[in-house]
Amino acid sequence: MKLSIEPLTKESFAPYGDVIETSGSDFFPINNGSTQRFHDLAEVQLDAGARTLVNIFRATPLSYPLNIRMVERHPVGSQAFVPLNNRPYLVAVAPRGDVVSVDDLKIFSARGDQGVNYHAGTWHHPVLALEAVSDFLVIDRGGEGPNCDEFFFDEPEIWIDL
Ligand SMILES: NC(=O)N[C@@H](O)C(=O)O
Ligand code: NI
Repeated sequence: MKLSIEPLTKESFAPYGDVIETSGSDFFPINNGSTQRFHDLAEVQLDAGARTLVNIFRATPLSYPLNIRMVERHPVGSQAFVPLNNRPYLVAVAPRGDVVSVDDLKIFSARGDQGVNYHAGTWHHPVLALEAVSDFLVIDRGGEGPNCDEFFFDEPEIWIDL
């Protein structure tokens, strides 16, 4: 089966987490009016005793058409990806739950000025850079115990084509 790709919007992504963008976001002036603060754009979720990690992921684009084999989830913490090179990328998600149905997979095309924050438990494919090696600021959970479950699809062909 071939999955369709839709543009990333706050509304369409709401079941999976937050979109981090200035477009359509409220702001208020700070620094004596020289700066616009786009405030509280995403919910950082952590379990008790965990801490927030600030990372950079340098992602190499995969080749397309891409056959999606798996998704993963972080059950006890959110994970945010903010592109640093202003390049588009893809976001593949499925709703929280213990089993993932291919029919619930959603593929979004994200602009280079949009970040995403997967809420805890949201199934997602590892980062999908496009066009060139791309850096992402990644904000996620650091702490004791496991925080990454993987789900592998039985279906042999689940294609994303550009
Ligand atoms: N494993 C890891 O840190 N990366 C994934 O969580 C991912 O979403 O890319
Ligand atoms: Ni992840």
